Amino acid sequence: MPPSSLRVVYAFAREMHPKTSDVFIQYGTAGFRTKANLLEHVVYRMGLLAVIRSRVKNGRTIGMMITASHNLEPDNGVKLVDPDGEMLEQSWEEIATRLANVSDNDLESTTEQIIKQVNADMSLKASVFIGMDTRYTSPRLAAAASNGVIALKGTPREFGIVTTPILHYCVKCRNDNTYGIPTEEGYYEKIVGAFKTIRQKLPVFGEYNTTLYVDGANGVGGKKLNIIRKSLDGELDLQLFNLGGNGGKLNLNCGADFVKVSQKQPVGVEHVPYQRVASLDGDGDRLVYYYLDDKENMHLLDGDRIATLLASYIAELLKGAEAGDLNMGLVQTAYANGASTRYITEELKVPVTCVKTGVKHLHHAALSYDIGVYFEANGHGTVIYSDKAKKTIAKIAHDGEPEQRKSAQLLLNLIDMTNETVGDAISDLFLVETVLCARGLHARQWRAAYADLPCRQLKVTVQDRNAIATTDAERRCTAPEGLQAAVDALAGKYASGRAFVRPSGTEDIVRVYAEADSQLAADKLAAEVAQAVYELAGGVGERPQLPA
Ligand SMILES: CC(=O)N[C@H]1[C@@H](OP(=O)(O)O)O[C@H](CO)[C@@H](O)[C@@H]1O
Ligand SMILES: [Mg+2]
Repeated sequence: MPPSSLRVVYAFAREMHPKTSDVFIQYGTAGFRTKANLLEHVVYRMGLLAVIRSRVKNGRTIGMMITASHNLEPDNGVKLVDPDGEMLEQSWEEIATRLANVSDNDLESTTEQIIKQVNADMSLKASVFIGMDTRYTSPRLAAAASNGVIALKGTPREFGIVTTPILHYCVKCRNDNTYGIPTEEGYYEKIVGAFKTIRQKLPVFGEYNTTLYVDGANGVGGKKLNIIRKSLDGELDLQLFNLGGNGGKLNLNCGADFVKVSQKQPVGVEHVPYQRVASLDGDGDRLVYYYLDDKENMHLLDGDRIATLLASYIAELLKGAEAGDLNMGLVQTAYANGASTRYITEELKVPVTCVKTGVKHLHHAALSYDIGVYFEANGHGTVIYSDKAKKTIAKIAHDGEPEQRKSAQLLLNLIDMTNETVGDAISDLFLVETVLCARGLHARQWRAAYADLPCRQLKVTVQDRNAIATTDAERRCTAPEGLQAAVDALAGKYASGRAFVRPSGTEDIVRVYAEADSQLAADKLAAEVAQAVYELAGGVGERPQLPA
């Protein structure tokens, strides 16, 4: 593109989407995320970058999702999706950060440097799919994204309000038409179609009950389930709560993150003892389950539980199909409950890898298995199947003995029901419901597989969270000096004590995690570690308190 036309672009940027703040912003665990009013220029610039990325990828489609997921309503964010539906390649995160932070005056020269650095052929076509969540600031930001795309002569296509995983799915399909149709309807056909097919093969039996309550976090996931619900013909009776009406606020005291971290029931959901409830997050990529017993005690079934449920069922089907040469592995982070890791390795005999927080790390590690199951404890995850796995299973489904064929065909349906591009609450919900139905399980029986170690998560505000450096998949910290020794000494005081600290990539805080053999011990250990962080890493505001 000739420089003169680029110059028009930068003049436009200054006028329409000027940089209004000097606060440094970083492409973190899940893209840029901060107060929505600080983001317009960032999103516009990411529109520019998406076009450059599309051209580097020979004109393949790139995705842009406007969302701040589980954060509260005033926040928003943007993340880029690569052509196969996966997260933006990590080496580009630094480029994105640079472009987001330069002054309006330097935007022109920086963009040109980047085009040169990544060797983008600016004469190629470029295509960008844009999706957004339900935040009231999202339409304005989506418009800024489109303006950025148009500015560099790319073609934006706006999908309106969609879940993050629907956008990932559409990007993947647009670039690989064997995966499906790149529309919201195409997505429903694939996921819900596979669920219905499998339901015809698996009659309801045992303790499984087709009624499922859903906490939609007042976000987009519940709205989409409301569309799906009507086509379910009784295979699953979805009772939906927190759909965003009646003054319900996005993620406020509800949704998957609230349920997981507070271990409390969300507001807005009718309480029926022992009724299983699926809780989604604000952009529909996380899922946890829970039920309350007759004393209103909360029983949580988190991402670790979903991972073990899916992995054990897939292992059973692989055995039935006699697909013995396919290996399966499970990927977790340091937040996985220690009891789940023990159960997976000792009982399920499935190998486990531990990686850094953020699905991009889990996804990457899962690729090394023929079948990789990955979940963060907070309920973000999926299953990915290699080409070898898909071919082997398809061959058995076609040529195997009758019993082998049955298992292999069920596996093919499961693969179809899975959104392999990224963790997806809707797809995961149908997978979980399938396994519970296939095994005739009540949520109580699902939970009985192993007993979680009591755990606690806390947040500490510090002057500069990047003063904390970590190693060993974030399980140990190397700075500031003395902090790891303090954490070790504190954890050593408690039976089954384990604790770690790391800077959040999505909020300006340090996260503390602790587990121990009782809830009180886990609460105390977490609070003591939080105090150590406060003292050694420059805490600000109120000093963390020990539990009463
Ligand atoms: C402990 C925790 O749940 N951390 C979350 C959270 O990241 P942080 O870097 O911890 O803020 O948001 C990420 C994006 O949704 C998610 O991938 C991750 O698991
Ligand atoms: Mg999310």
